Amino acid sequence: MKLLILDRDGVINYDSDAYIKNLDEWIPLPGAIEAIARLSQAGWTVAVATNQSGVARGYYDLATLDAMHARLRELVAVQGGELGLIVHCIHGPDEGCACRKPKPGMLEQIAAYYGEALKGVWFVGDSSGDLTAAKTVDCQPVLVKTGKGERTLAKGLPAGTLIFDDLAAVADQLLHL
Ligand SMILES: O=P(O)(O)OC[C@@H](O)[C@H]1O[C@@H](OP(=O)(O)O)[C@@H](O)[C@@H](O)[C@@H]1O
Ligand SMILES: [Mg+2]
Ligand SMILES: [Zn+2]
Repeated sequence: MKLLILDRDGVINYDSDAYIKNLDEWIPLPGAIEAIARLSQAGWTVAVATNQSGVARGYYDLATLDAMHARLRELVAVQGGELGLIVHCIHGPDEGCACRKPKPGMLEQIAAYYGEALKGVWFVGDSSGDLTAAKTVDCQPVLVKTGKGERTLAKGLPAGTLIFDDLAAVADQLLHL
């Protein structure tokens, strides 16, 4: 299976240090929806692993989060693609859950869902926690410079991290364009 796993905020949609708190604030990054559609049309399964501590913090509820993900799916479908499994961690940083990145729990959930091994699977993120989660389970860490990516780059990256300008460039690489 051609499996690709994406972080959400800062990779698929604009991120904000004030969190993405409602549907109006959830705005796709240029080329991101089309990138997912292009990949899925080429036989890739595109899944999402996203930290959403804003739920635990009381900034938005699960229904709002689900509405954002319904919108994401709808936009990809309009472009002729299909988005795969979306896994979220709605816990706060102090709850000690197994799913919050940099822990790899969400990546392992996705792998189990599809019955796939994680070794070498590209995990595309904008934050150091994304890259750490990837390394922990032998995924290929991939940084995009959108969202917090430039800040993450400035802090230094795990060995072997691939770097792209944005998700569209990741798709071009995987589609050998
Ligand atoms: O990039 P993904 O994982 O899709 O989602 C990140 C968001 O959940 C939020 O994660 C927060 O980190 P804390 O959860 O407060 O440490 C902050 O970085 C926010 O700016 C950001 O919007
Ligand atoms: Mg992110
Ligand atoms: Zn969690």
